[in-house]
Amino acid sequence: MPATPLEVENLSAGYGPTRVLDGVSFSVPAGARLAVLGRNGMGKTTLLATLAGQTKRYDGTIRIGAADVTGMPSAARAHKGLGYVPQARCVFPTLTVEENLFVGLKGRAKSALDEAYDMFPRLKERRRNLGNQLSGGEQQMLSTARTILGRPSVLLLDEPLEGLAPVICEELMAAFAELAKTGDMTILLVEQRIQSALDFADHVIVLERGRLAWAGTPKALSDDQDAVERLLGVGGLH
Ligand SMILES: Nc1ncnc2c1ncn2[C@@H]1O[C@H](COP(=O)(O)OP(=O)(O)OP(=O)(O)O)[C@@H](O)[C@H]1O
Repeated sequence: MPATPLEVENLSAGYGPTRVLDGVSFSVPAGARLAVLGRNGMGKTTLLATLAGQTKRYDGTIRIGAADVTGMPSAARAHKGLGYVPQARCVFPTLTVEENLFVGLKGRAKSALDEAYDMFPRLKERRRNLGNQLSGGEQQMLSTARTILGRPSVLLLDEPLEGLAPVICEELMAAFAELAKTGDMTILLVEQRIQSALDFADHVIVLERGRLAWAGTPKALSDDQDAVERLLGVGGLH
């Protein structure tokens, strides 16, 4: 599937009676890389989970390309091209790396596994290891690769760098940049490592208490010291 644009309009959602997102609207052009930033607990994970159909939606619409996926269950959204790599790395602990990847093939030929191994050569080296024998970074690679094998047109990445050593973060970000270069995917990245997210992205939104508080380019955000301090709680970016 080629990359598709994502359009979110007036989205309000939460958990049961708890409203977290409040009237969020933004759009991401096909093939763009959007960084979703904000301090802890501002609703970033809830936004991605809502796009993936995993929260309670109160209001608003979500479109992937021409398809209005608002009322669709998660599986139907995946079918429409949405790939979701949640914060909790989803690895089957008692399956090998290769068996974990089989799950992502969804009917594609086994030879498609090479796409995953090209993206993360470490996974090829460890293909016979069990999921529970992997490091955090390898689990992240596996979780991402399994989603990529489904060839999503819009990819949601929730804090992929969380808890990982700097060298692994660099490896992952380089792989995401390569993926973005193909132009096959529109990518949304939630990240606490602000500089890594801004280096990767070409568009940025910042959430504050479930609302869209800022939108623009990475450069415009770096130049807006007031917004950086107020919304991200950091002294400055370069
Ligand atoms: N399952 C849940 N049930 C009820 N409230 C929840 C649930 N998950 C998250 N929340 C609440 O929703 C709000 C937003 O949380 P969310 O995880 O979306 O924020 P976040 O910006 O991703 O934070 P972080 O950067 O810490 O991951 C928080 O107040 C949180 O306590």
